[in-house]
Amino acid sequence: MQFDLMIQNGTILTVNSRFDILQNGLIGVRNGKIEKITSLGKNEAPPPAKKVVDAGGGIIMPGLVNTHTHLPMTLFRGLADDLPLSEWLNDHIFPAEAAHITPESVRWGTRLACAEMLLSGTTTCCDGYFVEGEVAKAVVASGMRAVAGQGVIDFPAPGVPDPAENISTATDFVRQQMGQSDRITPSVFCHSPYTCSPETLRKAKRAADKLGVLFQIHLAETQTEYQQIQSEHGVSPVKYLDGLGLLDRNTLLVHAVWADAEDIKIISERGAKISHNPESNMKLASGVAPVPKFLAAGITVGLGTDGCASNNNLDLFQEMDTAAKLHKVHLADPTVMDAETVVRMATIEGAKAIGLDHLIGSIEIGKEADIIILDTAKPHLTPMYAPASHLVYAASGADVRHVIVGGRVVVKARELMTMDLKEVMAEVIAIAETIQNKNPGI
Ligand SMILES: CSC[C@H]1O[C@@H](n2cnc3c(O)ncnc32)[C@H](O)[C@@H]1O
Ligand SMILES: [Zn+2]
Repeated sequence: MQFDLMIQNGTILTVNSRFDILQNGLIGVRNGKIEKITSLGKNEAPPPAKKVVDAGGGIIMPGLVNTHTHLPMTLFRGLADDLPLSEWLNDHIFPAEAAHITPESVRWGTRLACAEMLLSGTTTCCDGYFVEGEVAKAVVASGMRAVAGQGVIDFPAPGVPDPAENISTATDFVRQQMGQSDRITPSVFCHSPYTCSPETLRKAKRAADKLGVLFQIHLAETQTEYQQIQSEHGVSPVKYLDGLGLLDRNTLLVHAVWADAEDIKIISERGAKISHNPESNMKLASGVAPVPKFLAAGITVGLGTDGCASNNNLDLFQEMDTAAKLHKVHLADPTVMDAETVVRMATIEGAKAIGLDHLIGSIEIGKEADIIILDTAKPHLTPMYAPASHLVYAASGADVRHVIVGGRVVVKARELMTMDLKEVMAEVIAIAETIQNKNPGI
């Protein structure tokens, strides 16, 4: 029987447990899943397929997994730069969200984010925002895959004017999403330990457990947060959450910059996962997360960009480069965060961190055909001794040529097939004009 789709004529980086690399590789896809992976012999003809994607001698690899986004925040890209987190969040971002986040603006901001991610090789993201039902719809329409987390915070928030309804809104969201699209996995996202009471945190985690979904939270992001939690509760942010019973295998801790040796031991013992966002942490000067120590303790760490107002783009290739170099310079050790480790963090380890490694994150038989193809016939990618080296240290999202999600070609020769990009950019520019008019100082 012929395949629905055949991807051929490239170097396959499987990112399987052996990190196998196949020259002149071929992948057969049926019903959206990977059914065949092989190297084609010199004069061997490829098997028949309804559709063929020619990789043109480039790199064929798993779609990237961004473990931390706030998709609609593309609307605020460049709105408030060069500030510490508390000022950035309290004086600029929260007020902008209160004034400008509506179901309509969330739709356009998310569409733009999905366009940016797909065109730079990300096929799955793990999101957290308000009005997340609109985020989920826009993600599905874009052709991407996402874990979509409804935000919980003890303040009035967009779409949740009464904080007393924050948890019921999140549980309603999760129930509503279940069984809707096989590309959306719902989740609950508590904003942080400094914006949610202990009761809210406990209840939200209990609700997530009951529904069997991932519980996400920004944690230990800044020294200010560390000191506040320490002075209010007498322990570190990690120990505080552990005391509330929030740390287990279904918890994703976003940032974990301020984690000491005892905290690391606790995270490792509980099996909680970490999303590392080096560019956001650098831009907000939050600090350097002890990622090599997390890895040595056996903790699963995925890579994330965070939202577009603290990065300010969603290019995971840039994030890989930054992650590798940040820890080398921080520890004065060029051997830490080698290219293979970082590629794993942006693919299979990210998939593990968000609970989707049974479906995505590597090119293996039975997994979803979430595959990207990089054009390597370019000066900055010539010659190529080791694909992983290029992916981390030389390539950028602009080198991604084709993108396939669940066997569907969503980016073909750098053209997005699922939306009218010009229309999306025009709508976001129109929204940005209203934002700017209300903030004439920008
Ligand atoms: C429920 S999460 C959405 C909420 O989080 C805000 N946010 C975005 N980035 C960060 C960050 O790095 N630290 C803390 N809070 C952040 C976003 O603006 C939304 O209000
Ligand atoms: Zn964030």
